[in-house]
Amino acid sequence: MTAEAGLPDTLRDLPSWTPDPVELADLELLLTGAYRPLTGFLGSFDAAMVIAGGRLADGTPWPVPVTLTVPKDLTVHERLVLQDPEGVPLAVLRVTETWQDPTTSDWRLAGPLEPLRAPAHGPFHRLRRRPDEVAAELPEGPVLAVATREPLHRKQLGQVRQLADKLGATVLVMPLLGGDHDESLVRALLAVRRDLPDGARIVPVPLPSRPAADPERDLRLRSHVAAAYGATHLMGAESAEEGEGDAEGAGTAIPVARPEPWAYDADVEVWRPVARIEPDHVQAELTQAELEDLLDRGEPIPEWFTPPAVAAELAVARPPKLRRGLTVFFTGLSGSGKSTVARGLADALVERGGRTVSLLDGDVVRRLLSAGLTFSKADRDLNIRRIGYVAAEITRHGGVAICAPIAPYAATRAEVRRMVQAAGDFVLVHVATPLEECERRDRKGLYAKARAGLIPEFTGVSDPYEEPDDADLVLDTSRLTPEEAVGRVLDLLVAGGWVRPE
Ligand SMILES: Nc1ncnc2c1ncn2[C@@H]1O[C@H](COP(=O)(O)OS(=O)(=O)O)[C@@H](OP(=O)(O)O)[C@H]1O
Ligand SMILES: Nc1ncnc2c1ncn2[C@@H]1O[C@H](COP(=O)(O)OP(=O)(O)O)[C@@H](O)[C@H]1O
Repeated sequence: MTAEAGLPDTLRDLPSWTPDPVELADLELLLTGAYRPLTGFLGSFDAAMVIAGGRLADGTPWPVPVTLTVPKDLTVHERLVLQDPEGVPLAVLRVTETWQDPTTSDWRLAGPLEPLRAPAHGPFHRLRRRPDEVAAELPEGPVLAVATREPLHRKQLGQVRQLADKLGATVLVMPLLGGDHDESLVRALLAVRRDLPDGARIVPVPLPSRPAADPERDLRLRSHVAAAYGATHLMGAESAEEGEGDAEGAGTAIPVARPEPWAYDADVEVWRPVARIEPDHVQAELTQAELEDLLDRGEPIPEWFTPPAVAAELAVARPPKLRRGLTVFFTGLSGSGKSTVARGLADALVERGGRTVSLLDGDVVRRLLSAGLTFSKADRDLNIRRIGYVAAEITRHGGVAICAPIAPYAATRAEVRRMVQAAGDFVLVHVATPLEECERRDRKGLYAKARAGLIPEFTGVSDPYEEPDDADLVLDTSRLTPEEAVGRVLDLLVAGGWVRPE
């Protein structure tokens, strides 16, 4: 659907813009009233006051700057249609202030929003409800919100039951969407419904973690949103002191109830408050690192730690490395040996079996996916982004993508790394063959032409190559045979757990 489809005639000529994922989540929460008293994106004064002191200019407590960044050419309009990633119009922003962020120099627009239609993008949309609807359906009395970006394991389930019991509260679980595995998170929480107190509700809320916000501000934001959904208490982190429990959060919209520490009692094989366990029998829960290690190796997650249905969802979000999607991204000068090693690696992986492999070679991509692009910086970046997009999709589906473009710019390589890592794993191989050797090889006669000035902007001769400082492996093929070079990459993949040793 285009931005125009379904728009009233009066709005057809307005420019449209798709905000980034955090801004889109903010937009949804602004439109549904979850961010009340906010009704639109903040102006410069409010944003500065919020950053400095956690309050809007009128003194109302507000924890994080809710702002909208746009390209400079959109700052000349009075109204702007904000649309979802598929181009569906969601709201009209009436611009009351155009301002430039003093730290980032980004252009921002502030102003109230006029809703066009309820956002309908993202998984589990049918469970996403308006805060006023949810609040209206909750029974009278205390409501304990559990606003989480992580599944609840047996320990947290016990803590939720204990706190809810103590407060006499209905439980409102709010999976906070905006991570890389939202569906798994929601499914893992739906799977423990039976372990939650009777009448517990599960309502996903789009609230991605904000890169710049500290944990205390994040807690305050969660408390504002939870309050809008009708919660009277927000479950906080476990209190450090045994028996401390129930501390109030500073500056939160509703009190933060902190559970007392729990552990697994290895003697009677149940989770319970540490205070009730003989010290000799206290067994801590798995650390995040231990859990990730088990998942990476495809080992079962112990049942004492989490219910099997949650374990299954953890494995969906983080499959064993032998089955997890992987992108091996080669970068280096023309003639450095990228294609030769990439092809050798693809063959070796196919010979070993068990993996589907797609080779996105520089030359081949240029003939198909990126046909028509030049070697200007903008076109090279677009070429690399296209390769990254395809590699990320292959990775998302558990395949191995092997890419072999020059990819001369560090920032663009970093962008690809981010795209791929949202879907699986990423390995960067710098084929660091010295320029002199690449030039000596000059398989295609291009260096000679570049030196003669016949090819402008030739990488390494008349165009930049930014050496990576984040490579997982560096290969100098002037000192290796192609077989040895392929062997080095395979060794790395075996050591990393992505490929079975032979
Ligand atoms: N100006 C200029 N600079 C660099 N390379 C050039 C240029 N013009 C053509 N070629 C040929 O194009 C291949 C590089 O394409 P890439 O898509 O890998 O380049 S980039 O990543 O977009 O910079 C590269 O192939 P490889 O030798 O396989 O790297 C060259 O053969
Ligand atoms: N160890 C090695 N690894 C890869 N290529 C090598 C090696 N030693 C020599 N070469 C030769 O160098 C050339 C590299 O070309 P190619 O793989 O197309 O590089 P690129 O894709 O980086 O342009 C080939 O002719 C290849 O035979």
